[in-house]
Amino acid sequence: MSQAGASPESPTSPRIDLADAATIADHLKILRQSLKEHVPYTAGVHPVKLEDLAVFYMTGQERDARVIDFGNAPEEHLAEIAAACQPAPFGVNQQDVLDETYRKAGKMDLTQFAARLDVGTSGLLDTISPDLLEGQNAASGKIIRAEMYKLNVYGPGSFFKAHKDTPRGEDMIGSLVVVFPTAHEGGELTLSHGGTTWTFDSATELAARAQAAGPAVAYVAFYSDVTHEVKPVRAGHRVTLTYNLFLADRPTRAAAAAAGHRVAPAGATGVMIYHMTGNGRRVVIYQHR
Ligand SMILES: O=C(O)CCC(=O)C(=O)O
Ligand SMILES: [Fe+2]
Repeated sequence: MSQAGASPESPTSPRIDLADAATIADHLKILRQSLKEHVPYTAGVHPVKLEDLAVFYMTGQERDARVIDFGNAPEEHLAEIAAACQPAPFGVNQQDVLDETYRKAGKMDLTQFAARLDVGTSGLLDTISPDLLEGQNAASGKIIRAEMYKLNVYGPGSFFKAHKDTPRGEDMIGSLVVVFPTAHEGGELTLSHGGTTWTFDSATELAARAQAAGPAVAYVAFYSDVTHEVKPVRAGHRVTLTYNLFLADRPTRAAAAAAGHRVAPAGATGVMIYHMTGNGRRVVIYQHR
């Protein structure tokens, strides 16, 4: 993958020069590597727990709240959450603009909803991070931090024309879109970079997943320099959570100590639970280091 700010000439894995490639296997390795380096996104379907598909939201009437289970949402519940959304704006020169010829969708801000899905505990962040960190020196100690941003509802006829996301912070490197497994047609996400366009059809990917394989969400994570577009939804509702992705420092004991946190001395035994046997022997049951 090409990485904003990182030179494509300095990949982390050792590169074999075409002139030195002796075998077909070497040529294939080069091809695979160059293809990988030039795909500026990572996408797929990720398994989640059934309870991860619930979203609580405010209807806009005082303190009334509802819950929707995107793992099993009847049309009526989808229409209700769509009605509770506000028209989604898009960013032009750091300003939010409403224009239904450019973006027709509903959105909720974080103050209006709570999603059960956690990109950390569900393993989704671990799935996307290696791809997004490719090109970073492994010793740089960088990690990806995902900050939930909005919930978007695209009913029939909704779309979002080609745009790049407005950077929200200096360390922002990209965006993550999570698509809930609701029945819909259309709403493909196209991603364009360096003259190439890719299409991620989350509706088809989710529908193709066997029921027996358990609940899942579709995801696409891409760098901030990628132009992307949501094609019109033809039927059903496409519901997404968007996240801003930041490059952050891997937490260290030194940084925690510098921030005033109490840090156990290195190598100290934290907790030990033991049991004395009849003959005076100590059997350690649990030891936390
Ligand atoms: O909902 C989506 O699929 C993408 C939304 C998007 O591109 C954005 O919010 O900037
Ligand atoms: Fe976007």
